[in-house]
Amino acid sequence: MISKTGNSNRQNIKQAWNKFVLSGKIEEGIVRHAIIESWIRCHRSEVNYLAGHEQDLLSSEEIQGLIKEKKQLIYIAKPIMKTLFKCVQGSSFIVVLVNKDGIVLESIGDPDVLEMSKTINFLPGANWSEEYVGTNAIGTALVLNSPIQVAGPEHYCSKHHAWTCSAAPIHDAAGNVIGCLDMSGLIERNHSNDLGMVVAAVRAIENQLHKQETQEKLFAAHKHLTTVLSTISEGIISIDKNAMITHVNSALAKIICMPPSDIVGKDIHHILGDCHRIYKVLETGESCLEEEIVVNLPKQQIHCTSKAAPIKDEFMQVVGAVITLREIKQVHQIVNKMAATQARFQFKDIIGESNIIQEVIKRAKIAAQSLSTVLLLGESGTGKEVFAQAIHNGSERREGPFIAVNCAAMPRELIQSELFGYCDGAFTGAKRGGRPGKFELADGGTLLLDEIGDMPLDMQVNLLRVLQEKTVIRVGGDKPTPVDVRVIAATNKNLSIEVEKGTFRKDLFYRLNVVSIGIPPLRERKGDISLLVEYFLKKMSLKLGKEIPKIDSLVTDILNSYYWPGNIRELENVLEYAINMIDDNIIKEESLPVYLKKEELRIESEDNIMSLAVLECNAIIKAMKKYNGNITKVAQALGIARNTLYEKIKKYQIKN
Ligand SMILES: Nc1ncnc2c1ncn2[C@@H]1O[C@H](COP(=O)(O)OP(=O)(O)OP(=O)(O)O)[C@@H](O)[C@H]1O
Repeated sequence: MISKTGNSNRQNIKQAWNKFVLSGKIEEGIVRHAIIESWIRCHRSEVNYLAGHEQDLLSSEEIQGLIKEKKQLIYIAKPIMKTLFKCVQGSSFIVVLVNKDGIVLESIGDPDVLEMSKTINFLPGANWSEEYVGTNAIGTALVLNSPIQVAGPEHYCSKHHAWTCSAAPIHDAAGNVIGCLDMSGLIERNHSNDLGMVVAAVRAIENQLHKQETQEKLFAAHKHLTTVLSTISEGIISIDKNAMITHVNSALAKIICMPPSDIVGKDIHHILGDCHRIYKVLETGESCLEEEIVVNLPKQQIHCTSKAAPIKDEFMQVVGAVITLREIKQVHQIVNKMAATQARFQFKDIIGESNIIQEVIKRAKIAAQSLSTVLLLGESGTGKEVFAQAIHNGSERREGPFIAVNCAAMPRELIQSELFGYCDGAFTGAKRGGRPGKFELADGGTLLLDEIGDMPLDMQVNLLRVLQEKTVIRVGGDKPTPVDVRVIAATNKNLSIEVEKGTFRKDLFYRLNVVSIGIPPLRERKGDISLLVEYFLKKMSLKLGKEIPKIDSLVTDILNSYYWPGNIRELENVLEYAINMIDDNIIKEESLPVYLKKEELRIESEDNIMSLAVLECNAIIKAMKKYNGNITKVAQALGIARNTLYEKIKKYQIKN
């Protein structure tokens, strides 16, 4: 800070000023260094020492423009200027706020001084920079970026010699000069406290400004955070160290069907019930792992996964926690995507123009609209799963999960837990926290129970219970969880016969057989073979990056006359085999698997009397398909020894 000028040497300073403005010479040791330097700058800038630059005031529009620009500064500075002025009121003072260029924005003063200030253009819109009006507290403080008092003849312009001014620059939080505050009065008054008062006022203005900037930054950060939180599909709850809810995102409000205003301010246990895990997070400062919980709300129960992480301050003290909740339905959609069981097929993807398949599609479309259980009947490879997917996608549940379970492929001892899930500690090796079963995973969507005819008898009763009660009880648990699942069952067995044999429960059969749809075997819709061939060849060529191959007419005949025990899946396999065999992009007879080349093996129809060899070969092929090439099972089914079966497979060149 530059020191104040005493009154005693004012005469000497006046003389020094005279000498400087007339001759440019400096009287050593009389005038403060900062003032001399300012005079030199003014001299170089050719400031008129008698009058200062003749200055035009800015127009009122221009002033309004500047005021608008510095709205925030003025808003904060004005009350402080008033307080400052009150301290000197009645002593002929004026308090002035200027922008960083020295242009007066606001002034408050005693009426007599305000009147006098007009004579020196000390008014809003006037430029009080050094280069305009010479050395003065405002202009010089702005050049020096430091508070300064300029008294009487220290002013470069003689017109200002009757005044003493004290000014200090105002900075923003980054340290940039954004303006200057000045207090001026006639020289004969006591000015010993002026500069200190101005500096204090400027500090107050700066503090307010910084506080406001911090508040704005905090507000922007808060806005940013709440916007981010609102886009997250997981429910998020933040709590303070006393477990009081301080914030929830919109997803949370949606999950628990309550407006945020009903949640914020409550203790977390009002929402989540048993919260010992969360209290532990607050106590220990350690996150807890994801766990399944049931949130009991007044009108419903919500099944969620939840985890919690502590919030710590800069001293690593726990000040709260963030809890995330995800509805199991949502988790299932993710699991579902990961498990790639998403239903891909729609009715429009089902290839086939024959009347018979079109009739089936029509029935399936009607079934899709209903809520009933659907039973799909058809030989292996006819497209039962394709139809199940199309029904799901054609129903109102299309946004929900589609889960397919092959009842024949599941180990007997796992069926129960796979379908209904299990609780924590249900059996040795059970996953911590338990695991939902396929029914829970399919909640809100469709569950395909494929090969239902192979479900063990003792399991069938449990399935019936779930279908009737629409709740599942996990293995090791006793609490029923409601599930909203549309079941589609599929089988290649004749369930009526299985019921008669006593291997399938009658009551379950009736429960499943509400809407049954028979999918015809390929040999009953041979008209669709060419369409299917075209579709598969195109699909495979695209996948292999090859040209779509042409088909020899003999091959077309063979494909059209074959019995197709493995249906569409077999046709698909045959074409894949062929496409890999060709080298000139034409599928010829030799590109087909050996068993198809045998003319006599292909023909089996009502009108044809077939040789026993043909019947035998077809029976073996069928059995091989059915039992996935399991020689023991095929031999058993055909009632022949395994060795005999091997011989016949060799004889007819049947591929597995
Ligand atoms: N109409 C169709 N259009 C296109 N591809 C089909 C069609 N029907 C079936 N497919 C294809 O045929 C194959 C067998 O279909 P899918 O698995 O649905 O038969 P499935 O009757 O469920 O067989 P399984 O009883 O052995 O489980 C699949 O690769 C499927 O993509």
